[in-house]
Amino acid sequence: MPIPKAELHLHIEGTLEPELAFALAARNGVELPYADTEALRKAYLFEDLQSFLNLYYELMAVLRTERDFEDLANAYLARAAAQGVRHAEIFFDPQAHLARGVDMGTVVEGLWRALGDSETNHGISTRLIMCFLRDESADSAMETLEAAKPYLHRITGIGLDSAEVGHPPVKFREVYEAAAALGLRRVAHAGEEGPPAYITEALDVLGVERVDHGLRCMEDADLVARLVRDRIPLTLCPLSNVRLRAVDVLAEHPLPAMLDAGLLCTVNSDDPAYFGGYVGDNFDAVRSALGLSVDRLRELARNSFVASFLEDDEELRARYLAEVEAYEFS
Ligand code: HPA
Ligand SMILES: [Zn+2]
Repeated sequence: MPIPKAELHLHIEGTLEPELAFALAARNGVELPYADTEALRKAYLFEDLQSFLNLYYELMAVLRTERDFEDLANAYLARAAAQGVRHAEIFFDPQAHLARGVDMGTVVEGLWRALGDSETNHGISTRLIMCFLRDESADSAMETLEAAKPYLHRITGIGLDSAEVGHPPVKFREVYEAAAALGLRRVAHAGEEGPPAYITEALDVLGVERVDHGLRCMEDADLVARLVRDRIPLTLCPLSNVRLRAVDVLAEHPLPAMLDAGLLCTVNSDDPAYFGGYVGDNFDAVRSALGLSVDRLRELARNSFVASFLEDDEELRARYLAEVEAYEFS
């Protein structure tokens, strides 16, 4: 059994495997512009973040009903459980669905049909994080927060994703303030393709408690010192970084240097159906490509629970942390 871990950077729409995409397309009478799963898989060669996002948004056309979102989430949870995931904080992109005429209730209640029973069915505790698309307007983000108000009992926090460069965190100051006033936790993608200044701005202006990716912090020594001092977690996604060309090859990933610097790093899968693996695959890949010791792997697993939003259930967090310490590597 793989080491117990939490997954903190996972876009549920990015878990849509080609087989499920075609099954849902058939169920909903949606035409996909690919002959079959093999032809679709051939499209999974990305130049950068935007070239991935184009396909990611295109394939979402098959997600229409509560049952579709339920099936999507159950498929992810089953795969994650097999790779040692015990807790998952799951992103979703409501604007991408609202724009297609799928309402907030369908998305949230559909996901909840899987998440509500996940501890029983998959042995995974879950939280939901609603992301705003940063290449959409600030007004659109605020309208989305408004549309989510009837569902806030299901939503733990907010995030910020999609095309990063040219859409700095400050654009979303007001909606983050409004979300904080509603008691929502705050994270944001920053420093994936965007500069280190976006990470600083996400901390200063948006008040984020955790940074998604944060890879480019390594270009700013003062920022690294601050992230270490304030124990700000980073949710790294190594296989994603290779597929979207944020790093050339996995062997050159800065994860070891980041751990050596004392950063609170976690390893996650981002969009596992597109990037060649789930979170356990990411652990295995960094272990072999970067030669991480078992102590480092245990540290990554421990960090995932430390960085999780389990403040509402410290007993559960303590149980997971004890499982990490008791784990014996083979
Ligand atoms: O890796 C990502 N980066 C930004 N936005 C995203 N939306 C889904 N995946 C990603
Ligand atoms: Zn992401």
